Amino acid sequence: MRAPLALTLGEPAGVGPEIIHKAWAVLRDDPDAAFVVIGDSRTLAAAGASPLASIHDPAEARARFGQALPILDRPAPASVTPGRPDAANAGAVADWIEQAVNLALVGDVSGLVTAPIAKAPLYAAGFRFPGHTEFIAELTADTALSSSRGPVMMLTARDLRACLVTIHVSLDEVPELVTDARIRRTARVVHECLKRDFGIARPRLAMAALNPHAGEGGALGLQEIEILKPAAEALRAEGIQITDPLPADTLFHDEARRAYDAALCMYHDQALIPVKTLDFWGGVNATLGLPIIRTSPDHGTGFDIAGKGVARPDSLIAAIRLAATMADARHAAS
Ligand SMILES: NC(=O)C1=CN([C@@H]2O[C@H](COP(=O)(O)OP(=O)(O)OC[C@H]3O[C@@H](n4cnc5c(N)ncnc54)[C@H](O)[C@@H]3O)[C@@H](O)[C@H]2O)C=CC1
Ligand SMILES: NCC(=O)COP(=O)(O)O
Repeated sequence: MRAPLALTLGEPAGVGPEIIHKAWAVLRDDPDAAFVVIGDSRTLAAAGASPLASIHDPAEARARFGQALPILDRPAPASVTPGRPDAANAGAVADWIEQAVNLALVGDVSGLVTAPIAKAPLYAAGFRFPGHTEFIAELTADTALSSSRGPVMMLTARDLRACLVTIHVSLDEVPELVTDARIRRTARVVHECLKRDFGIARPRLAMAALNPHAGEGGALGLQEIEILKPAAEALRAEGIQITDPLPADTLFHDEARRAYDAALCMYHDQALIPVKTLDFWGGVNATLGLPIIRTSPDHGTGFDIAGKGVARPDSLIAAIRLAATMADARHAAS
């Protein structure tokens, strides 16, 4: 049997602690979903988690999971008030992620699920990464990988998988970052991951255009002619099934989605708007192309509702289930 998952507490003043114990209450009878929380047990208890099982080794998590919420207790230095993030806890928030990554790298956990972090207090404390995705990529950069290396951010909702060529950058910067190398690397990572982790033997990728109407023959932008289409042709020559750039406004409706297994999107909102519109509560964010599995809910810290008891755990539950499915696929293949 494979190791349990690790679940990082995330921003302690956000909805993370509440949705974690709500998710555990739903999943506790499912051994495949067993996880251990890494974070501050007092915050989790204050959010209503009960009973908690403080453990010292992830190997204890499976046996405890049905009766209590397992936690590797790593106290936050500053007191926590829901809705009010404190930069004094930022170092601990980053440490919890780093500890979970290290456990995954040595195989003590079979994957990592992250509750949301708030980027602003982390940046205020000197955190130099746009988010988990780039931070975890850096933490795993020295670990060998037999497949193409990411990170690639993939958001899933229902039958839609949307994969980002650029992630957290200003819209101004997108055109110069949409390069042949970046498109091809993203497509290779997605293609390999769909085969290995999602059991899709011949993945079909759709490429979203950058410009309106896919550039309208060059009248509305030249990137499709000069970069996207040549990249698609080169990828097909490598044996990857991918379309030429398609107008993004007609790529995400029900019928269009049946034609592909994943869409390559050129910038953040091109991917996240369809995903969150289709299923805000069930969407999942997965990081592809790393030596470890990592998923997270598609929403953020929800400070406006933190501590009110109304946060929904659906997206976190879907993230845990996806991480478990991916971990099972890798375990079966190993
Ligand atoms: N993976 C991560 O760590 C992510 C972190 N963030 C961070 O979260 C912070 C807040 O971002 P926002 O743009 O305000 O997005 P948000 O997702 O936190 O909130 C948007 C809306 O969704 C609601 N909401 C969020 N989670 C909910 C839940 N579980 N149940 C019910 N309603 C929920 C909120 O109340 C709010 O009305 C930012 O610092 C952002 O960077 C945002 C997305 C992902
Ligand atoms: N908009 C998605 C998001 O902010 C998630 O970022 P990450 O923390 O998963 O890198």
